[in-house]
Amino acid sequence: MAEHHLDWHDSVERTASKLCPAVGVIGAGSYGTALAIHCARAGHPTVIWCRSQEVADEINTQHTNSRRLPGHSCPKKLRATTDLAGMVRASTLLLLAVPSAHIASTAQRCVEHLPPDAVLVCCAKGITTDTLQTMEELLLEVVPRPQHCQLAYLSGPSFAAEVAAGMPTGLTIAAREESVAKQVQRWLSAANLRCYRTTDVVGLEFGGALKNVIAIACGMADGKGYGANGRAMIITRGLHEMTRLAVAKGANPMTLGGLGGMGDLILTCTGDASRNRTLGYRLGCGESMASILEGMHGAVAEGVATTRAAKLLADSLGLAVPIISGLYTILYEDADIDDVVRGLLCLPLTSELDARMFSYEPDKEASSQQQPQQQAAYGCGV
Ligand SMILES: NC(=O)c1ccc[n+]([C@@H]2O[C@H](COP(=O)([O-])OP(=O)(O)OC[C@H]3O[C@@H](n4cnc5c(N)ncnc54)[C@H](O)[C@@H]3O)[C@@H](O)[C@H]2O)c1
Ligand SMILES: O=P(O)(O)OC[C@H](O)CO
Repeated sequence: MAEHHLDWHDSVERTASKLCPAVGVIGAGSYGTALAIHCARAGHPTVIWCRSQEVADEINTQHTNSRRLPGHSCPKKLRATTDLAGMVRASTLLLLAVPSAHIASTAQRCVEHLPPDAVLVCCAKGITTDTLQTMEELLLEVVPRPQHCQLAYLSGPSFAAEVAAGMPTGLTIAAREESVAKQVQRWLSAANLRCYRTTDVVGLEFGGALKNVIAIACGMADGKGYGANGRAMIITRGLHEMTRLAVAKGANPMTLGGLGGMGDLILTCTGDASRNRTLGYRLGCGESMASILEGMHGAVAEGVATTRAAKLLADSLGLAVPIISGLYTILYEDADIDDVVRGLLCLPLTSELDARMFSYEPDKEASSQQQPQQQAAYGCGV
């Protein structure tokens, strides 16, 4: 991919105060590598932690990460290490960019080395499958109390390859403390990458996690050849389900209309570079999950596990999320895609405008109007 990064002097005036003293990127998957390239290019002294010595050596000597980010080169000043503790101790801004399944164990390894004034920014998009926790809920258990206000979350529409290529990108940073979000926003923003900020951590996290689920459904519909109308319906009604779940957990519904919600949903549902969309597409074409995962060589499609977590969470909250529940039956109960779609299309007819997008209300009444087999498959009609 060609490099498109804009000159710093074009539109963003770089001052010493916007430079972070030391950035540590935890994880050398495609996203961690792309963020490290971005930070190094922005002028921050940047180190990336790799689990494998081989990957660290390649970044330090060849200035590439050919396995996770083929076709891109890293700035020569980007340094890679396998010494996690040493890197964490020396960092002011830490970007935690491992898949959500490894966030808790990786954060645990960092905790005793975290400088008191460091900000730890979680960049993963997922919900845990066992405890149904967001990354914030996980990290609040792992990171000791005095450091709580130093946690932040990064999300938004951003394919790693485009970030690495310096293409124009918009992201959102969330932190409970606005001052923390503001500091991270200033550090990460650049001529080609514009960060917004919010204190709605829950909304940002649910947007990032749930868009992967809807992207699998969208890809599947495209693989099946259901057409552009069907894709638009899945994106729009998928956003409705995402919003209801997020609101039930305390989010501001407007956040789901932002970069971390609708923005990332559009990107992931329509961009062919999406691993979640591609996985769904290939399932829709009839390929088996095992064969698709094997071909991904360890790259993560978070939406598979998140589909299960979101379905269980919706059940526990008494919420009907028909698209998510329908996808769950396909991925986990071997349901037939056409049967699920037929079931979705004949759910009870409802009004499109739904006050339940703005305040949490379980769907008990609606479920009593439904056919038993529909209730079993999808919950109630929405
Ligand atoms: N790739 C993107 O375009 C992109 C964009 C935005 C957000 N994200 C999010 O970033 C997170 C990381 O995804 P990615 O795309 O960088 O990963 P990836 O698919 O490129 O690679 C997975 C990585 O997980 C690492 N890993 C495996 N087991 C591990 C363990 N036990 N501990 C720590 N790391 C382990 C592997 O070394 C590998 O580098 C995900 O939550 C993803 O949704 C990715
Ligand atoms: O490739 P995906 O589907 O994991 O999506 C990557 C990012 O989350 C897009 O913002």
